Amino acid sequence: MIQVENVHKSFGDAHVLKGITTQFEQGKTNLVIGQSGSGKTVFLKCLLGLFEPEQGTITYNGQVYSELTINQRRDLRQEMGMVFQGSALFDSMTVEGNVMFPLEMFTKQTKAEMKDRVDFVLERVNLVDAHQKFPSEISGGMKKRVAIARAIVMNPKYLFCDEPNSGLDPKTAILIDNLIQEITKEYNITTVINTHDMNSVMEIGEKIIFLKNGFKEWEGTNKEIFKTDNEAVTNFVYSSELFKKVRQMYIEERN
Ligand SMILES: Nc1ncnc2c1ncn2[C@@H]1O[C@H](COP(=O)(O)OP(=O)(O)OP(=O)(O)O)[C@@H](O)[C@H]1O
Repeated sequence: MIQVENVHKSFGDAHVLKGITTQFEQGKTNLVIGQSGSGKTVFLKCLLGLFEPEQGTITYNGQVYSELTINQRRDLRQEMGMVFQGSALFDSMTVEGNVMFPLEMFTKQTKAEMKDRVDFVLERVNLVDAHQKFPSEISGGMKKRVAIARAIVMNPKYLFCDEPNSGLDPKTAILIDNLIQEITKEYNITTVINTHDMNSVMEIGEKIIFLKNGFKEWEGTNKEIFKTDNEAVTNFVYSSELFKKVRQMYIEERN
């Protein structure tokens, strides 16, 4: 579980995060949504420990980040997996090399142990024949699977994903969403996903926080987001006619 308490982050005069308080539970897919510039990436970087808030606390399974020593922070960092926007694979390495990289960097496992673990996670993301391929030789959806395999290879307690669906067709996007949700449940990970994808909100938004101008404007589940009267949320989520109709149908069905 991650608990966020009154987090503020500024850059010079720009006050980007303005007192965010929320919590993200283990085994759940937690989504952060909001317009461009609302502070989602800055917030995710705070959760990753890349930015330190000037006020407020972030607590990981009871460990308050600001109270940790450098060594404890390094250990915590190794419990975090990250899926970057655009996958961020190393082009000069094979799929296997990309996934093995964190093990080589941070563990003392033998080559055989690392190979076993890489085989296991690649199989888990349904990539069995791609070990020796280079990123340029595989599709965008496969790259995301490699990025997910790399993010979970160290058996993380926390998984952060920045726009995991960007650049994917809708069907592949849903498969990737489902894969992240399955892995989150299977390994009881605390997962936080930044997304613009309204399909993700509807499908896997077990907990959603909506940021607006650096404030947490709303939070709830994908079921609650259908019913909310919060104008900022409905204007953002139901900006398309299609989603307006979906919402209307959902509400009528329940009345
Ligand atoms: N390192 C930085 N230095 C100064 N300002 C920054 C820095 N990083 C982000 N900002 C500012 O913080 C604000 C929020 O940016 P952020 O990238 O978090 O938005 P976002 O919600 O992730 O947007 P998008 O959906 O477009 O990715 C922006 O005004 C941005 O210019």
